[in-house]
Amino acid sequence: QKVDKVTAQQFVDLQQGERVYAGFRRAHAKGICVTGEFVSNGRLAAFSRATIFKPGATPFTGRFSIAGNNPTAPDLKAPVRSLALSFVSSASQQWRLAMNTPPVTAVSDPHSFYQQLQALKAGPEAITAFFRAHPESADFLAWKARYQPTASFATEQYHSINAFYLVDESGQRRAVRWSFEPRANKPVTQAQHKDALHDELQQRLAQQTVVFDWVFTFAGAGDDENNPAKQWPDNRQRVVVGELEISAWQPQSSGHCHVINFDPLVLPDGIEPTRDPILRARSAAYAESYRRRAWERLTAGGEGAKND
Ligand code: HEM
Repeated sequence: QKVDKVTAQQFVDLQQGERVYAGFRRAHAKGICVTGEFVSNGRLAAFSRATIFKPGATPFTGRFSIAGNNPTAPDLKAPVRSLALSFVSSASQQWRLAMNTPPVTAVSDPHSFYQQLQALKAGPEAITAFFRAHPESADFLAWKARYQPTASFATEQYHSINAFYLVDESGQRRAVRWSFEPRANKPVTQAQHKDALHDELQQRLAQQTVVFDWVFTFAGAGDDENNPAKQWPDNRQRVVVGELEISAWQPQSSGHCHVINFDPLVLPDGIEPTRDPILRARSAAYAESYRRRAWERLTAGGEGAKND
């Protein structure tokens, strides 16, 4: 199927599939709410005027999740794990971030991303043919070949994938990507069951906080900030900007994260979006998914279907 300009509705129709789980996200449906604070060390304040990067702590609501449309899927079968965060520094300064375990996407435009999702649904032969036809997937495939999924949300790395601009006090912009790098290096359980990652996190948080370093990587000359499929070289400048400390969890059905749309274009002063077309497509699709699930929750699944 050739789709020249994929709409948010088409994306969400494809992602939700035949079976609609009313009231849940159409992608990354299974997750768990977390809360805690980010403690900034002040090292990014010279590059971004965002309040959150001044020295000190900012609380957040977040969500760990696994990719897919099914809110009861087996944790360890999902190819991608995710971390989303929402910071509210003041009434006018909010930041929503949604990160995944791969450092890059397989493709750099929404149309190809849509075709990749179609190929994934069609099966192994279709996806092999898709990657053969898309040489730009090389960096993603190299990551996939070396990636070893762990038995814990707390021991994974989560990446912005898309680049953004930091804007300093004088208005100067610098392109960056970021990642959250785990301090923990081994799971507290080795469970294999359906909710293994969720249970491991709950057991871990009963004993200790879960800590990640927040690391920014600056684009170098020749790095295209509008192409999320291309890995930047390892020697780029990196700045560790502070610690993300997760201290508590809540079930997603009753926790605050369930009603948040982690739209990656909700940005505070001091952070700006690049022209990466995947970023725009994400924002539109998240809004459409949010529109559907919010309506279904309001109408308890009944009338909700009529709103699709
Ligand atoms: C065109 C490409 C993409 C599309 C169409 C898409 C679509 C979606 C949709 C519809 C949702 C559910 C939103 C909601 O109801 O709140 C979602 C969730 C999510 N997406 Fe994407 N996505 C794309 C690319 C990406 C990329 C590149 C990343 C990682 C950087 C990512 C990370 C996430 C995460 C972490 C969530 C879950 C957020 C949460 O916990 O609520 N997505 N995506």
